[in-house]
Amino acid sequence: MTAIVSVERLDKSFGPHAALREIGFEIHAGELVTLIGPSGSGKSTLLRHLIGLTRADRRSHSHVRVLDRDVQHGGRLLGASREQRRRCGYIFQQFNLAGRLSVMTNVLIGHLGAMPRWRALTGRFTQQERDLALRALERVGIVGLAHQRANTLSGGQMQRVAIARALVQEAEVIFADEPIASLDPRSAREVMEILQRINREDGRTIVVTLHQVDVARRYCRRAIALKQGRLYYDGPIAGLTDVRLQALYENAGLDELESRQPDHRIATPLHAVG
Ligand SMILES: Nc1ncnc2c1ncn2[C@@H]1O[C@H](COP(=O)(O)OP(=O)(O)OP(=O)(O)O)[C@@H](O)[C@H]1O
Repeated sequence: MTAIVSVERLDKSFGPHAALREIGFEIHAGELVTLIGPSGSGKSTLLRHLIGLTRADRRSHSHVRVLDRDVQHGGRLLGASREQRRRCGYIFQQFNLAGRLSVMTNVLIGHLGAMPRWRALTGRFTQQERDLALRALERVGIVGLAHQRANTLSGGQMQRVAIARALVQEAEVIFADEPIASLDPRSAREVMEILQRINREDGRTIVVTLHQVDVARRYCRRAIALKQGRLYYDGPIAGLTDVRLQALYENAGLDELESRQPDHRIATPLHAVG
């Protein structure tokens, strides 16, 4: 099976604090994998290593590969080619849209990497490219907002624009860092449903960090769980039993346990994740 993401012996420290220790795993084509764990366990730091925004410790033997190319090796970042960047899509909690531009233009920005350089510089798009963007907006259910400015949208709508942009980009792997953290429960559900659908229908590989265990259980088949910077669990989401989850979150504060409740009410930690 093709490894889309491969991580070996990843160590990362911030000063004296060990944020990641000896992390290793592979993610294969077509998987929808969630990175979960308590606040501060290293989920976002790990994701940032995968996308080349953070480098591992210099003296480590760490190795990160994405789509058959080295992202970093031994703490040295290796610059991604234009082609490599085109093949990876990113969705962040804070949407990362150009607020003053229209929804349509934001989506078309996803296509820049596939355009001839001279035309990308002029920012002129063909009718065919516009149709591609409209089809992507249709798939995420907001084609009616194509000509609205991005900064007038709700959080859920903005996240759909970010997904449509990744679709137009024809990204083979999508990295999503807490894509639903700022959304209300209904929008969060809708965004996760869209991610699940494009994973199932297009076979795109998706790696998503999540705070809510119930959401991870509903939409993801595999979980990679971190605890205090170490790999705590890697396997089918069904294998993350209540007992394992309780151990994973056992030092978590009340706020965090509450946020893991589907409806934000807390009973006991065990029920909170059941
Ligand atoms: N730039 C940084 N400088 C110093 N420490 C950092 C930096 N980034 C992360 N850390 C520390 O590394 C650890 C892991 O942080 P990270 O944000 O990856 O955790 P997380 O699991 O994503 O948390 P959350 O769920 O709260 O977002 C934390 O202790 C955090 O304080």
